[in-house]
Amino acid sequence: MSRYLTEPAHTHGNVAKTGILLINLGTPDAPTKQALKPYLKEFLSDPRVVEIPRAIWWLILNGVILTTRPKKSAAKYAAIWTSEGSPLRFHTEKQAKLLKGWLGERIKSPFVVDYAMRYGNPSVASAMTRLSEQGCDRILALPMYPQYAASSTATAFDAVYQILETKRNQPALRTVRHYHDDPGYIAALAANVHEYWMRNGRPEMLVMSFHGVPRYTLDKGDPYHCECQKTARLLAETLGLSKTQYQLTFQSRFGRAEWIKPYTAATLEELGRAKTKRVDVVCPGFVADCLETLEEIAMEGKQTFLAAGGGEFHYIPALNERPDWIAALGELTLTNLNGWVSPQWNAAQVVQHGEDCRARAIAAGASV
Ligand SMILES: C=CC1=C(C)c2cc3[nH]c(cc4nc(cc5[nH]c(cc1n2)c(C)c5CCC(=O)O)C(CCC(=O)O)=C4C)c(C)c3C=C
Ligand SMILES: [Fe+2]
Ligand SMILES: [Fe+2]
Repeated sequence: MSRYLTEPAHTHGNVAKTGILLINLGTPDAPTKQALKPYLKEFLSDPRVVEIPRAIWWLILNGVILTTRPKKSAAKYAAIWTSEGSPLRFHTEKQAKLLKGWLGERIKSPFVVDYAMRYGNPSVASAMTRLSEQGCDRILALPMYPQYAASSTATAFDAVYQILETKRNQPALRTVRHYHDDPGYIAALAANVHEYWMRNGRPEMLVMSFHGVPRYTLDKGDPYHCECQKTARLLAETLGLSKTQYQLTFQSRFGRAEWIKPYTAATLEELGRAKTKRVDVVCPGFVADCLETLEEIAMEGKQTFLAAGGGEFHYIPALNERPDWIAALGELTLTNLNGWVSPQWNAAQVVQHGEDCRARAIAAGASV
């Protein structure tokens, strides 16, 4: 049997169609131990996420982590689950719909916007199939991670490449590697914080908390650390903050290895012990609220800060469906679609292949 899929019969005269695929990390189907186990297994079996030798990791993952973590993680997910399901999933779905609307007002060339989760559902494979079935012969893969990390961005691309490896009739592919310093993204982040402060007043300290990664990834050349630093600096500059008014920290440490520092939890504890009157936390690396922001920061982080003696704690929500963020995402998409889409209907895109069709029919044995 061929390792390459049989494709629908090639037809002539098709208009090029662009598929824009938003990819986020993933989420379980339900906040239960049963749903967490396969989700965590898929996630933590990815060698981009845990780089220790496979045989050793297989024993730790199956012998320890998957016997204890699903229950603990399910309880955390249950605390943030909504009637619409997982916040990460529904925000990503809404972002995709809004992006479609934004682009629809600006381009006339055929396009489709869809979204996928790197782990769990809707999978990258299912989204690629949907795009293919709709005739997309050009794909833009856009991870919902402004800062590039091998454990988030590269593995999202790997999932797309794995699908393409099976295809006989491959679409053209473009990838958006990062947008950590994109002016529209930074402006939306700053406006989000600024509006929050207009409504609620200012804190003594703004903590900008990014998802962490193992320290060895920085030593091995992953640019993630630098990209977080740059986002934080640009956000602080746009807000007019001095270096004493904000701190950059890294959250969500997993496992025993050292991760990039300073850790968010340790910083919140120190700020609490120092009797800081008010701390606001914003998570610029998460463009949608999720477990890591709503539970780890807004609940656990708050508890850590208050228990250590801190005053007031505020979590500033992620960009989610903010119109300025959707516009920034739209501009970013248009830039990366350069030459693929047009604001006008372009008659030249409709190519008549009469002669080619005739040649194909002759090759197939017809007497034309
Ligand atoms: C923002 C980008 C992300 C990077 C980089 C990243 C690296 C990374 N994550 C883990 C382990 C876990 N992360 C978990 C949840 C989670 N991680 C991100 C984003 C990044 N992770 C998001 C958006 C989420 C939330 C998902 C949701 O459903 O809301 C989890 C699962 C939850 C739990 O059981 O705690 C784990 C585990 C590692 C090891 C890693 C880098 C090596
Ligand atoms: Fe993570
Ligand atoms: Fe750096």
